[in-house]
Amino acid sequence: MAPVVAGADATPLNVDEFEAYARTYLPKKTLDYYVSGADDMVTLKENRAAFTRLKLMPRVLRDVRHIDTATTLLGQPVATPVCIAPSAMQRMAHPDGELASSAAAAAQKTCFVLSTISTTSIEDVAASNGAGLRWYQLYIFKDRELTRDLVVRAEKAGYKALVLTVDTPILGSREADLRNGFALPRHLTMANFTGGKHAHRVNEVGLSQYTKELFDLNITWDDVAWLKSITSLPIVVKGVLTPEDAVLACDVGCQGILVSNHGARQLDTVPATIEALPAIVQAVAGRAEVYLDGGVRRGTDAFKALALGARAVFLGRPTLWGLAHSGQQGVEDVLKMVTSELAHAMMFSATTSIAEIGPNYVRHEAYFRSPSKL
Ligand SMILES: Cc1cc2nc3c(=O)[nH]c(=O)nc-3n(C[C@H](O)[C@H](O)[C@H](O)COP(=O)(O)O)c2cc1C
Ligand SMILES: O=C(O)C(=O)c1ccccc1
Repeated sequence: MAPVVAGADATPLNVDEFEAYARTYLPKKTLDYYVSGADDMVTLKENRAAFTRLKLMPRVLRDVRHIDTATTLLGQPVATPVCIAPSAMQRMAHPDGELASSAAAAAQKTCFVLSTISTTSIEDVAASNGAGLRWYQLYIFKDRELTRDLVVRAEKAGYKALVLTVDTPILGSREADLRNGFALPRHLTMANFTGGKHAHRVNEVGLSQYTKELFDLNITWDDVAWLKSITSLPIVVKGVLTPEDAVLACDVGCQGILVSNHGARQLDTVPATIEALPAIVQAVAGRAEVYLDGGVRRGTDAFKALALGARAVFLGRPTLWGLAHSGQQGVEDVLKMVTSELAHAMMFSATTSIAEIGPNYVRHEAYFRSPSKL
């Protein structure tokens, strides 16, 4: 008998089926840009494989009539700890781009992070997302006045935190993009940089040349202190993979740490984020909130990250697949699916609130081979 496999046009039941749809219908250059990791994509596979190596340890016989996925992020309430990571140039996936994904996040009462490299402006996203929780992802440019201007705009437009990405002095080498000569399609613009001297164009030059010309290689912890001095918004540092840097981030006053390897798009062969997480949680010791992104595709992945101390998880590619499928509706469906899978994992584990999900609910598979040694 033939195996039962959903075709790309069947209604997606999970994130992988949204991805199958996107792989069928997105133009090759766009798809390659979205799917690629750096170099040999070792870390790209690891981000998924490491979740599989963790096994769930459910408890039973407790009242599971009411499962509550609500939590707070830096004091702001959200209905689910499944949030949207910043990803660049979303109008390549769907004409509504960031407007659709930010509106989807608002409808599902979760947090949307807008990329600096967006095809919709800071202000237009604010308008479409209404009262929803929004954070702004910042890159520090050589031009510090330009950087300051972005911070001021984000603050004025009601974004509730700055997510400072620190793993991108240059762009990682994504070989498919180099082969394709990938650049932003002509009909789209870098929406935050359209006026006068701030006009940035990446329609002619590729992304790596763009970052080489404009991003600052000399960013240090002093610049994080500078950022703190020019804004009252809390700062979340994105792209930390070691406990040493997590401690420095706390010392300089960051209120959040997003454990991320940029979806395996920067330095290849770094560990999976779920494996980097525990040491960071331990080192931070409650001084900051810790979040994770990278390879989260199922509610069980989210559950494992929460069990190991993440306060929330962020989806990168999955929301792009939802966007490519059906705009705002597709992104909402992706958020709903992963959240409902998380609620199922909670029910099966007899944890009815996010706060109850602790390290006892996961074990590394190695434990089952030699339990006495672990
Ligand atoms: C197409 C694409 C564009 C991205 N653009 C940005 C960006 O502009 N700024 C940033 O901080 N991270 C960016 N990221 C990284 C994501 O924020 C996130 O770390 C990563 O996608 C999470 O992994 P996942 O895709 O496996 O969920 C991008 C990721 C992808 C896939
Ligand atoms: O593609 C990316 O992952 C990304 O973060 C980025 C950074 C600078 C310019 C364009 C995209």
